[in-house]
Amino acid sequence: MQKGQIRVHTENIFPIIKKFLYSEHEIFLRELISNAVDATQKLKMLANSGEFKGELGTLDIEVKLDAAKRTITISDRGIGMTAEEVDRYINQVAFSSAEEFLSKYKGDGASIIGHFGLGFYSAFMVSERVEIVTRSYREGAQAVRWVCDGSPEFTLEEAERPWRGTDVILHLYEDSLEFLEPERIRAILLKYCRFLPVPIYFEGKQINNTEPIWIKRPSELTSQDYQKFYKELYPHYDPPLFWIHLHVDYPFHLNGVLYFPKISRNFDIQKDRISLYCNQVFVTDEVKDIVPEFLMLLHGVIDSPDIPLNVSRSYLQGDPNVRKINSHITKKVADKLEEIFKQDRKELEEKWEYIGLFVKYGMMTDDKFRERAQAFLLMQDAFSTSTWYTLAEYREKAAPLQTNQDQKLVILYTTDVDQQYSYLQAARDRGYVVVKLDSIIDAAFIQSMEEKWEDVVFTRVDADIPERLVKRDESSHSVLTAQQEARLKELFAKEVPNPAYRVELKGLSPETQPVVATRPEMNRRLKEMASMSGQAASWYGRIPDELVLTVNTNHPIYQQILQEQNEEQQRKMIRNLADLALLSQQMLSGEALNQFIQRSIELMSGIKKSSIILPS
Ligand SMILES: Nc1ncnc2c1ncn2[C@@H]1O[C@H](COP(=O)(O)OP(=O)(O)OP(=O)(O)O)[C@@H](O)[C@H]1O
Repeated sequence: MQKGQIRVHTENIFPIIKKFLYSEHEIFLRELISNAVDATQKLKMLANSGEFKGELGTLDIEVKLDAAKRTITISDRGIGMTAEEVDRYINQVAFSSAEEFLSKYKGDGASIIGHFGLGFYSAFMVSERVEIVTRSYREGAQAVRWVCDGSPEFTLEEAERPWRGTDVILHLYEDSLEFLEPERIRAILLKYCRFLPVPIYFEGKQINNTEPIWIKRPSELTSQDYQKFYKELYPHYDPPLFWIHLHVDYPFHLNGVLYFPKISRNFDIQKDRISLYCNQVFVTDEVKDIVPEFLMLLHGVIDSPDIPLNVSRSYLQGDPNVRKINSHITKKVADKLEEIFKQDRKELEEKWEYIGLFVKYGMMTDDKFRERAQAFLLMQDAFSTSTWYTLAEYREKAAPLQTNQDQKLVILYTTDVDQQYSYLQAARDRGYVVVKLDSIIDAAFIQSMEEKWEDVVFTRVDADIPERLVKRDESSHSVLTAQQEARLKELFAKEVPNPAYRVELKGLSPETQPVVATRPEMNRRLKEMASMSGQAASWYGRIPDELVLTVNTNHPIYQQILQEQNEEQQRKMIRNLADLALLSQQMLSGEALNQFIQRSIELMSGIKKSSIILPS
């Protein structure tokens, strides 16, 4: 038996390893299984090249637990090692790489993605003693046993092992006995090893899919294959809307499949749904910095051996490969959406409810994407659910009537067709094109696009009286005399005393309603944004709901009201006109609504409630 000392610079590297990445102890299993997979793949390569002529036999990897002995054993049928190789690869290579790794990242554990590189020695995070029993694939090789108890001393001796391959036996620390629980091991295996290329068995069952679809060519796959794989990854989600198969060889290697999930309208978005793999080994699902922010809403898998895994976050952001991956993925997503738009616009329209969220979010956060996406951004007509416009189409249709005095295109929108119906109708009567922008993201999207698109403004249909939705220098003419207007003003001032309601007189078309209540765009947006960002209590949140009541002096009803001799009757009519306008803005409720109903009955019947005599 050979005894020896591993050359150490820091006497006690093992306690450091044990403490290191305390929360990530479970990765020992990933590291050891990766080694077993490597050893198996190497053997396959040797067989392919003819260097290994023996029987390959089964190449499965097995993980076994022994509660009585407190051990975990990882067995492979790979190339194995001779005594000399154990000395070279385990005592020297593995050790020095572990040491180098630690010296680089000491104290910076949390910032390491993937933590690759610790390798074999991660076994000492959970084991007081590690045994390797291995036999090389070479003909007539002698099996050997290496044992190390966590001190720099090891023993290496001849052993019995009738077949080729390696067993790594971990004798667990008292405080690591959780890893004897089968459920815990199964969960770790599923997390990290689910798509490794060599069959892995645990408790008699294979736990991995050795041929995940991202390693195949798109031409070999059917849409069912993609759907099936999605189900495998996210069993609880609705089927995806569509997917993008990424396949890059230059200037970096990357394969992957990204899915557009069906996200419900209330935006219950879960980020971190894309998993990053390195040669089929799971690394992390924190893909921030690798995938553009807006695409974090996607689901799926990215596999790249070229993403630096054991470096800190800040380094990753500056890494040129990572930046290239980022823009490549953005481009691919834009390509795919454009392809659907060109080839199957109907499909895009049908799925816009979900896809619109990604597109809009992407346009707000990524300039390159916005430039591409404005060609296929869709807006639905407020009156016709089957009519959709791109920005260019909207412009073509609406520009003649909806270009304002600053030469900007006014995009008129509604957030609620039913609620804003009378305003919509009024806009339509003027020949305006109104679109529906009613998703959760639209308020922010509108704000952002107004900043980016210099020649576009968005205006909600109830933001102003129809004549002024598209601002132009046009003077209006009123049929009332100055005296009549003064009287009307006085009546409204008495009947609508709320200081947040601004009453103004304007000569509009006689067909326009007598009073139009509008909510100025800016006031409304500020309040909406305050409530969306949870700042309802802030200054913006506290500004009152501004309401403008525009009195249409050209409506014939005012001739009638001004002639009315009975002042009470006159005031009731004014009050009712104001209430009707408030009603159209859903701002009449409770006591005021009740009074309105009562007043209306009185006006219609000429009978006052107080004068009704009840039957005795
Ligand atoms: N199951 C095994 N079968 C054969 N050789 C092995 C096995 N496990 C480890 N080795 C040898 O020991 C070496 C060191 O392993 P270690 O895991 O520390 O580093 P690595 O696999 O080279 O790199 P990484 O840091 O990516 O894990 C391997 O390169 C390999 O030669």
